[in-house]
Amino acid sequence: MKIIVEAKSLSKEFQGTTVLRNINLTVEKGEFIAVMGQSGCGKSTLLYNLSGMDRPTSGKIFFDGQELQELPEPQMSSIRLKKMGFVFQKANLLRSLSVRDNIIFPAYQAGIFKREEINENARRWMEQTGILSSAKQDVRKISGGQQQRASICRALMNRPQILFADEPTGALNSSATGEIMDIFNRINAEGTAILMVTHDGKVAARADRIIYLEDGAIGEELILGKFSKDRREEREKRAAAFMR
Ligand SMILES: Nc1ncnc2c1ncn2[C@@H]1O[C@H](COP(=O)(O)OP(=O)(O)OP(=O)(O)O)[C@@H](O)[C@H]1O
Repeated sequence: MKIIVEAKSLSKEFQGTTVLRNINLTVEKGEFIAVMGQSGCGKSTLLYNLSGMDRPTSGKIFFDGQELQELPEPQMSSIRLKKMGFVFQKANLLRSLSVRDNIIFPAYQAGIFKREEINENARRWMEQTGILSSAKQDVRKISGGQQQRASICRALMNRPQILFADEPTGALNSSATGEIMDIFNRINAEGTAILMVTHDGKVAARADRIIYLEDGAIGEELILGKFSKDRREEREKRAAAFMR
């Protein structure tokens, strides 16, 4: 299986305090990993380091076989823009733009696709995530769940190899959470790897693998297998048991 992201002996300190300790982790093509653990255990720091948004104190991160720390910042930014997608707890949409314009913005920045392809990709993602009818709306006038759908569309416009998601459902109610996770499972089934930080055991149960961070190190790992509807209940039970 092709490895997309690999961390080798990754450690991270902030002002002499160790936050990540000797993490070894691989994310394979099409894999869906959830990272869980107590508040402050280093989940977001792990996501930032794996995606090149921050640099490790020691150890190495490889993206698609390329060592990230060796790249100058402009090249790293280009990889983030063109090969990675990001979704955060807050959708962080540009308030002065419509839903559609927010979604197509990074695609124009990346310059990978022609104008017609960008328009078609945006239409397809908005349709798939159920926000096509809101395309022309002011982002301030749509719900939090719809804003998050728009941020997912935006993250997918350059066809990333991996989607990094930091508490993507943290600000949503349970029905919006379920809908967003259905979208994640569909995106993942189409081949995009996902690395998602979450506090929510039910959300984590949608992944193939749950990694549990304990004081900055990988503590336990739970393999859930590929998402399939008939096994969802069983996996949610196992994840809930794992969380106790
Ligand atoms: N830029 C930074 N400078 C200094 N300390 C930091 C920085 N970023 C994170 N930390 C510290 O590193 C530790 C881990 O933070 P991190 O945000 O990765 O944890 P987390 O597991 O994602 O927490 P939460 O679940 O509360 O979001 C915390 O003690 C935090 O204060």
